Amino acid sequence: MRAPLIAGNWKMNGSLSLIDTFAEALSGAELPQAVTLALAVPFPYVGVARERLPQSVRLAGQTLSDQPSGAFTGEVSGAMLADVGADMVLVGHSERRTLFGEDDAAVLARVQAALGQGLTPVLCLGETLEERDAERTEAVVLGQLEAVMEALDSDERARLVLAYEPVWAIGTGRTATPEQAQQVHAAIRARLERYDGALAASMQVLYGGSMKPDNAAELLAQPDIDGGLIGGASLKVDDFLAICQSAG
Ligand SMILES: O=C(CO)COP(=O)(O)O
Repeated sequence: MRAPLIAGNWKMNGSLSLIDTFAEALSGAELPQAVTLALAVPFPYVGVARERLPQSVRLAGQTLSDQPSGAFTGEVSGAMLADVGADMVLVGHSERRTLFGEDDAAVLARVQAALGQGLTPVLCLGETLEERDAERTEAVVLGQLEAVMEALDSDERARLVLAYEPVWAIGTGRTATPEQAQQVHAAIRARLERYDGALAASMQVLYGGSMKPDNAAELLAQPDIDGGLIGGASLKVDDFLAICQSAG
């Protein structure tokens, strides 16, 4: 059985004071036992979030360098993230792919860098509106998936978490319907079957894209949706906690 994972992605938002707001709310919150919470906060806040948030909350970077160290001004390595208390990292978020030019090869290199440091990569997949309208959703999403999976061995594959985030639903207020999301999640799981049935059965596949308290329960009730990757609503602690509640 796959346990639900609710991960917030603060993107380039937040502050020390927001970390404190979350620390206070999360330490007193009664959340469903089965649900794991994670927060992907901006780099400067990872260490302090680790000190202030309950240990049960997993911390994630939002990206990482594909290099271990060296003269790469502005970059942050997987080892550094692990050093300050992250155990996960988002890889291939659509904003990284479109705004920062990360192609499938760059995404794969980052997944490998994360695995090399013992971090759990959350591999993000998703199609643009144009691609959906051209009925290329599954081809695009499964192509992004295979570009990584093909290069990994079975132990490495088993360490990934996937996130399906249709680009047209990110920050737009336009959510995929539960049926639309489920269809893609089922296609992802079917493709994982080709590698190995146990992998397909155990891999967590999150949905992301305008997930909010009022649509989370319906999305999370879908058989192949194992959690959420939440942007805007993860900046409001009450909304984030409400989504966590509906995952239980
Ligand atoms: O990109 C996302 C999470 O990684 C989704 O963002 P929104 O929830 O703001 O649409």
